Amino acid sequence: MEDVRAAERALMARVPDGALMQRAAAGLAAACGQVLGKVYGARVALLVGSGDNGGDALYAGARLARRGAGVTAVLLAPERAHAGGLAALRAAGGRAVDGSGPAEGVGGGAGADAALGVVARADLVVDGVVGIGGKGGLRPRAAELARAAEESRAVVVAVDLPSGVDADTGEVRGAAVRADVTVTFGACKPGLLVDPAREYAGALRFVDIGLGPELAAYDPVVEAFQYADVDRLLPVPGAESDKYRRGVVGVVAGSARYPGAAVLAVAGALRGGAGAVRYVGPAADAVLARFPETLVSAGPPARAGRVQAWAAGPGLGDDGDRLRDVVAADVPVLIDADGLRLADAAAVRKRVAPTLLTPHAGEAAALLGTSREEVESGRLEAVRELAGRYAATVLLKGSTTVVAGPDGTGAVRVNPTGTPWLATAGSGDVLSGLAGALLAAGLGARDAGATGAFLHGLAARLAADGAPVAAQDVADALPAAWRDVRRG
Ligand SMILES: NC(=O)C1=CN([C@@H]2O[C@H](COP(=O)(O)OP(=O)(O)OC[C@H]3O[C@@H](n4cnc5c(N)ncnc54)[C@H](O)[C@@H]3O)[C@@H](O)[C@H]2O)[C@@H](O)CC1
Ligand SMILES: Nc1ncnc2c1ncn2[C@@H]1O[C@H](COP(=O)(O)OP(=O)(O)O)[C@@H](O)[C@H]1O
Ligand SMILES: [K+]
Repeated sequence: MEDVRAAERALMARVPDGALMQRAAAGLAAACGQVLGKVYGARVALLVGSGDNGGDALYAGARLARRGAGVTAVLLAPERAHAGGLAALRAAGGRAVDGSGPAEGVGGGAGADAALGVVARADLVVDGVVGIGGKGGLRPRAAELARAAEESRAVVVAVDLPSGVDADTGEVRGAAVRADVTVTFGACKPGLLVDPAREYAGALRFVDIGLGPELAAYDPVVEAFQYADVDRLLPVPGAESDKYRRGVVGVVAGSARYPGAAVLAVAGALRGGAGAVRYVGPAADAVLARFPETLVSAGPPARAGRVQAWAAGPGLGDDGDRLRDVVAADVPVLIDADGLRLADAAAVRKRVAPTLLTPHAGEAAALLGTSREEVESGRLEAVRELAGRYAATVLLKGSTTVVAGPDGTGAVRVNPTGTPWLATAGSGDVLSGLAGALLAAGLGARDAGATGAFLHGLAARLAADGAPVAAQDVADALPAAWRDVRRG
């Protein structure tokens, strides 16, 4: 968050005192009004910590009180609550109670734990406990109030980010607020885009407080592709194209035991924009039965004929020889699944052409010598670490798919599409073929990974539409996803 803080400091030097907080509070109050529908007569509880995050909540509370809401601030640290915000709230007819804990008694005068009562009766709870100044999970008292908010029927709106989550990494190492909506200011914090924190944030609302020009001086730490970014990268054939110019992708997947992985990887590859798909391996019959347009070859990859990229690994079993050939090739290579286990790290590092590794959390954990849980709780760190170790681009799959470039610099791409229905056997094989075809069509490894993940996630959403899907359905929906992107 250093970049956001520095941009705020720079902007604050240019605008009147308190102007940024007023912009933030106005956006926050407007979002709360929309969530409530009717502000007049609504019961609003503000959870207010000791910093400016609490200040935002208090000023927004004042605006809601002026529109007729009954607003009560629960002050977690009454002596350190934002003085201006508290005065504004009181002037607007709101009130405040001491929320620091039942042992200290109350300022609101309504029994030993008035604060919990205020939260329990609220229609809307505004979480202003901590923002980007927070360290670690919620302290016990704040955690107790957050739990009460979760158990109440109130809608929970987090100010800037759900208190307790890490704004930089998306980690949630202790108790945290579970929000229905998060209203974030100036810049979308990286953590808000990445699980597990993303889960806690609910729906995201962005409020522009004018940081844009100041932030432009900093490179983003993470970025999320939008439709237009993907549209720009899709390899669309021109009038002069032929199948070779569009690119040939080689698929090295499947085994006698897992022929299906080959079929699914080819299914993805055929929808990836390359001109032809070459399959190399023992599942050629199964592949041809489903996709007669595939060029198959029985020998080793090195003798299969020219390709512009390889996608290798799904269902490969223990066939290290086929993988070695691919790693030694001088064209871009995607390595997935069994291939990740078989690949020699030193040989991967030595490659000159781009390499894209596509592990899920379990495979990433095995490569890093850590646990799956550790990878899932800190995806950004895990993907950067792997990319550094292998000097390769890494696409880490999962509930949030993230893509990091080989040199550790540049933003990590966070995929905004997808659905938990995608967690179905073989869907990763489809992604391998798809991203491999994008490499063959000429996209760089980071672009192929991010574009592939975007289309794959979008296809899954279109195919699932609220019901279970199989991996083949995802592959079948890729053309629809493609069209969706091209139409914007
Ligand atoms: N700086 C600016 O220009 C702007 C800042 N804004 C708001 O200000 C926030 C940042 O404010 P601050 O820097 O004052 O910091 P915060 O309000 O995020 O939190 C810092 C305070 O919380 C306490 N704290 C830290 N970790 C805690 C934990 N785990 N449990 C309980 N208390 C904890 C600290 O002791 C400190 O007093 C932003 O998130 C945003 O909401 C907005 O008003 C927009 C403008
Ligand atoms: N909870 C989830 N939410 C969204 N997508 C998920 C979730 N779990 C898995 N996925 C996606 O599903 C695919 C599964 O791939 P993978 O783990 O390689 O499975 P397989 O090896 O069976 O093909 C990946 O694209 C991954 O990002
Ligand atoms: K907050």
